[in-house]
Order: sequence, then C-alpha cells, then structure tokens
Amino acid sequence: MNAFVKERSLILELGVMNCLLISIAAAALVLYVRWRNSRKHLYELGAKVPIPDCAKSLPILGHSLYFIGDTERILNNVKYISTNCESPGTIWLAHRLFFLLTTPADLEIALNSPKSLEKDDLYRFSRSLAGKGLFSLEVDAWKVHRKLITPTFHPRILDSFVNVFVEQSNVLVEILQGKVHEMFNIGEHLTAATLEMVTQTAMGVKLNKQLGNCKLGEQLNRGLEIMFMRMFNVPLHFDFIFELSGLAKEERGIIDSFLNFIKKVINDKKVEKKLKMLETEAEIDDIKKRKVFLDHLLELSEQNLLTEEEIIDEVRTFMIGGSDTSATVISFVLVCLGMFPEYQQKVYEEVIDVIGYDRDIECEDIPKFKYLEMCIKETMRLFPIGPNIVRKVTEDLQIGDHMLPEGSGLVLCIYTVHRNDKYFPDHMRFDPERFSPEECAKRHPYAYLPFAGGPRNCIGMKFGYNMMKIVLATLVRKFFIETSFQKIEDIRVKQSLIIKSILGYPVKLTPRNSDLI
Ligand code: HEM
Repeated sequence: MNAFVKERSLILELGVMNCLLISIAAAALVLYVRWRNSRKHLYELGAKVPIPDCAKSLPILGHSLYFIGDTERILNNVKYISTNCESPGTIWLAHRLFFLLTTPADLEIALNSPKSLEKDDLYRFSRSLAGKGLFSLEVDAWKVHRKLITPTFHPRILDSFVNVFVEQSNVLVEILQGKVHEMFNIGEHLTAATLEMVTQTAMGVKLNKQLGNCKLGEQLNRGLEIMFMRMFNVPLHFDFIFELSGLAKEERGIIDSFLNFIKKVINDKKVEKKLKMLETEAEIDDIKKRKVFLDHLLELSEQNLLTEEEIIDEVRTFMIGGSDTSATVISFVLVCLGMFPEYQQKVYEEVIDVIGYDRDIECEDIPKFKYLEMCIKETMRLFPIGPNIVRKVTEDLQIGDHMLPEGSGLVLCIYTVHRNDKYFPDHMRFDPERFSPEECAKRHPYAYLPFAGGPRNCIGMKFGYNMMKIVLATLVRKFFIETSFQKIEDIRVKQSLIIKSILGYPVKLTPRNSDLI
C-alpha cells in the first residue's frame, strides 16, 4: 500500500515538474519570439548588407570568436576583416549587429549624421573608469555639455597653458638626463609628464608627479585595457562573468585610486580658492592666477548648469582623454624619429631655426613647427589613437546603397583606412611628406581621422597639438634619439581603448650638447 502511494506521488511530482518545465520553455519561447519580432526591422535591413566572406559566422555567436582573446588579436582581426570586405561590411557579435565602415565617404556620413552621433552601447563600459563625461554621454546631454565646455578650449585660454607645457617639458628633460646612453621605455615618463600637464592646466593643481613615481599612470593604462577587454569580449558584458573573471575587482581597485586622486585635486582646488580670497594679488602665483578648466566647471555649477557629480565625471574624462592619449602619441613619434634619423635631423634643424639653442618656446613659435607637425601627423596615421570608433545608429541611416537599421552599431575603421594603399600608397612606409599642404589637398578629408571628425570630434585637438609639439621640440633639441625598433612592422600594437605598443617605447637618448652630459 505504502509503495503504491509513493509511486503515485512520484508520478504526480514528475507530472508537476514536467508541466513546470514545459511552461518555462513555452514562456521562454514566447519571449524569444516577441524579442525576435521586435528586432524584425534590424534583421530585415541587416540581411541586405553583405556578410564578409573572409570571416566565419557561427550560429548564435556570429563573429564573436574573432573578438575574444588579447587586445592585439582583436585589433588585427578587425583590421583583417575590414580590409577584406566592402564598406559597409556586416558583423554579428552574438545578438549585436555592427557595420564596418572603411571608406572616407562612408566615414564622413557616419561622423556627421545626427542619426549616428550617439556612442555605441559598448561605451557604457568606459563609464566605470572615465565617468559619464562628454566621451560617453547620451546625445541629448552631450549637446548641452559640449556647448558649455567648448569655450574652455578657446585658443586664448590654451595659449595661457603654454608656460606649463614648457616648464614640465624642461622638468622631463632633467629627469631624462639621468637615463642617457641606455635603452629604456620612455612611455611611463611621458605618462607622468602629460598627467602633470593636464592636471595643472585642467585643474590648476601641481602634483609634482613627474618627480615622484607615477603609479596612477600605470593604473590608468591597466584600467583602459580592462575596459576594452570588456567592450569587445561578449561574455564579459555579463556582470557575473566579469565578477568571476577577477577583472571587476581589479577595476574597482583602479577606480578607487583614480577617484581618490580626483577628489583630492578638487579639494586642493577648493582650499586654493579659499586661500586666494585671503591673499593679495601680488602673492598669488602664476598657477593660481590662471583660469583653468575646473574654474569654468565650478562657475557652471554655481549657475546650476552642471551638478557636482557631472563636474567629477567631466574631470575624469579629461584626465583619461587628455593625458594618456598625448603621452602615447609622443612616445610613438619618438620611436619613429629614432627609426628615421633623416627626419629627426629635419625636425632638429627646424626647432633650432625657430627657437635657437637656449630660449624657451613661446606661443608664437608653435605654428612654426611645421615639419614636426608633419611627423606627428604621419605617426598618428600609422598609430591612430582611436583605431576603431564605435557609434550607434539611432534612426535608419543611408550609407551608399545600403540602409543601415536603427539599433545597429557602426565601427569606424580608422586604422584600416590609415593603412590602406588607396589613400596612403606604400602605407607601411613612414613618410612625413604625406602631410605637406599639397599632398593633403589631394586626399579626401575623411581619409585621415586621428581626432575623429564631425561635431563629436576630439574637443582637445589643439590642446593636444600644443602639448605634443612643445614636449617633442624640447626633447629633440636636447637629445639625439635612437630606438631598438628597425621598421614600422616591428611595432606590434594592441587596442586598449586607445592604441598602444605591445613592446613599449624603447629609446636611447644621447645629449646633443656636451653641457647636458
Ligand atoms: C594626441 C592627443 C589626442 C588624440 C589623438 C585624441 C583623439 C580623440 C579621438 C579619436 C576622439 C573620438 C573618440 C570617439 O569618438 O570614440 C576624442 C574624443 C575626445 N577627446 Fe581627444 N584626443 C587627444 C587629446 C585630447 C586632449 C588633450 C583632451 C582634453 C584635454 C581630449 C579630450 C577628448 C574628449 C572630451 C573627447 C570626447 C569628445 C566628445 O564626444 O564630445 N583629447 N579624442
């Protein structure tokens, strides 16, 4: 009797279990069908754009496997696929649809259309480190912030920063004199120098970071690397996998240090402001007199145009956007000049011609460093800071013969265009003459996009050029530069949000004047 009851209750339990499972499966199916239907438009339009033959797409995963692994592999895979497909070329990252854009004409449309001004959802992963500033803000808030912040980059204001760039370049020279005649990685010194320059000019606070060790710079590099890994590694999009990977904990540590650092800078600024009220004009030193980025933001907050949180986020964005980018470009320029002494000699002659052997650089000198600018541009062609920029299509967008659907993403393959023989013949050859006014005039303006383009281009372009030119002119005047790299192909790169050299930036400096030894 007991056995009979047990058997009946087991059958009942199994029945209930089966019903439950069937209901769950049915509910999941209904949800899936509804989800698919809500994306019908995306699939229909997406299917009309060819999928590249060169890349295998798997069921469900799509092309995700090409975007898993180290950041060198990811960059190379994007380059490979985008080089071998028509523009726009379709790729699927699991359920996400992206189009690779690889012609200047397509890039021009994408960068200027109000339908693709929004940064892709992938950029939300940048917010943990860089905050919700201009770089990743949703388009409505971005329009307001960009308008408020643009006057901060007025050329007159930028000119007032030149002294800081000069002073810190001289500090850098002093530090580097301790490293002469040996091969070393100059990248970390430049990270410290540019971080100091950005902190002083954006926040009006001296850190003397160059003279101490710059752990923060290294942490930010690692933070950017984690951010990029998460962006392009679909499994890491899920919080629990990100937590399990151990990367979340590491990222939290970096963010804590970064936020503590910024809050300290802002506090210092507030204390300075109070002190300023107590000091006479004569006692206020140069750095306190200069109106900096943070002063403007604090004024905007006094007028209730920005909240305290928004200020912190914009400051974070500037710290990330301003320092590591410029340090990286300067590092690449130095190894390129080290590889090509003939171009370095021309830069040296130009620098001596403009400022002589002893005088410090002044505002009026900067536009005269024309050949140096050509070398910087050629370096940014081969190593564009943002090799692949990702935007979101917020309304169906016509590009060429194709209508790209709302909800898809656009990958602007700048690295691929910069390394295409069609726009830059013999593209792996380093040749500053490509940026002579005559050569530039022959090219499509959107074939070269180191600062992106259109209304959402880099707001710090002139700031960056000023800083880079001053640091480079100062270094080239003082040192002859060599590197262990033999050719451009030796410089293996990865995309850790911004482009980086995997083997660092090895240089050997030899003082040009005997009095510097
Ligand atoms: C060599 C130096 C620099 C390079 C090559 C560079 C490059 C770029 C690029 C390619 C973008 C577009 C990114 C995207 O859409 O995904 C960008 C945006 C941005 N950059 Fe720069 N940048 C440099 C220096 C600076 C500096 C010095 C600052 C600030 C002081 C800065 C602040 C920003 C900001 C705030 C954005 C977002 C702009 C917006 O969405 O409105 N950058 N930069």
